[in-house]
Amino acid sequence: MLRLCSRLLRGGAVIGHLTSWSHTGPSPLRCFSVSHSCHGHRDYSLPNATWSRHTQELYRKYEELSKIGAWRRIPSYNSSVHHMADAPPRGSRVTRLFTRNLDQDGVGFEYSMFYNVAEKRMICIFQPGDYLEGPPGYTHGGCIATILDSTLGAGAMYICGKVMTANLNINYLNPVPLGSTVIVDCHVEKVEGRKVYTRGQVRSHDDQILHTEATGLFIKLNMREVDHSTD
Ligand SMILES: CCCCCCCCCCCCCCCC(=O)SCCNC(=O)CCNC(=O)[C@H](O)C(C)(C)COP(=O)(O)OP(=O)(O)OC[C@H]1O[C@@H](n2cnc3c(N)ncnc32)[C@H](O)[C@@H]1OP(=O)(O)O
Repeated sequence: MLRLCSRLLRGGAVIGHLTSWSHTGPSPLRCFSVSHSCHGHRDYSLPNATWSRHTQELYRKYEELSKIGAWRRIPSYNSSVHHMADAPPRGSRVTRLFTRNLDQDGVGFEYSMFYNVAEKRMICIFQPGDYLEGPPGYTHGGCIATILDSTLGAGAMYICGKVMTANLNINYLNPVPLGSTVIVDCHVEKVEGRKVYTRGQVRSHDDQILHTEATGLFIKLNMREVDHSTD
């Protein structure tokens, strides 16, 4: 998965598509905002029956904000290659994004991301399912790290194109109950050369509890790098 991700990122297939959205206006949104699928693949960022009332309410809030132009929903497929407009056949090898690797709704990572260009901000409405348990009844810290890394990284990608995580620092302040709804609120703080500094929080759906704080350093991949890895 890592090699695939790295190759995709270095190859520009995924991020070229993403950056073209951020720099050239709405055209790629034809692909990103289709109601339920892109290239025939399911868009997991759309609500399903396992979403709680709080998760649905937050989703609707950002969906409404999207209608007036400030935010855009980020489609989510269960394989990296499905994010590509002209994905080449991948042969018989089946890969899955770590956050979309379960076949049952509601038990793993349920989430939907929205991006605000002007604020360089990516938010993720996240509902951790029962298979993400760490301490009894609470979400595993590694899962919280994963959703933070994904949200911070997605925000960095929209600003800077191809990036990989170099450093992730997390302070776990309050445990996240399984089945609860939290908002992962991330932004790009500054860009220095190839280094993209990001910061984020995980808060309860009503903003009353600060669960987690994080910073992430992402490195823009060197365009001259050639990945000689093979499958
Ligand atoms: C958008 C919607 C979604 C759709 C999307 C579709 C799906 C698409 C998959 C996405 C899924 C998400 C996934 C999450 C993100 C991962 O999980 S990424 C996976 C985890 N990360 C890794 O495996 C990275 C492993 N590390 C590396 O490959 C290399 O170390 C790096 C990060 C590419 C950097 O290597 P490099 O290009 O050789 O850069 P290098 O010259 O060493 O350093 C450049 C600069 O950064 C600094 N630096 C490098 N590392 C560090 C560090 N750890 N600490 C501090 N400074 C550092 C250097 O000091 C240097 O600074 P300057 O000298 O320029 O001031």
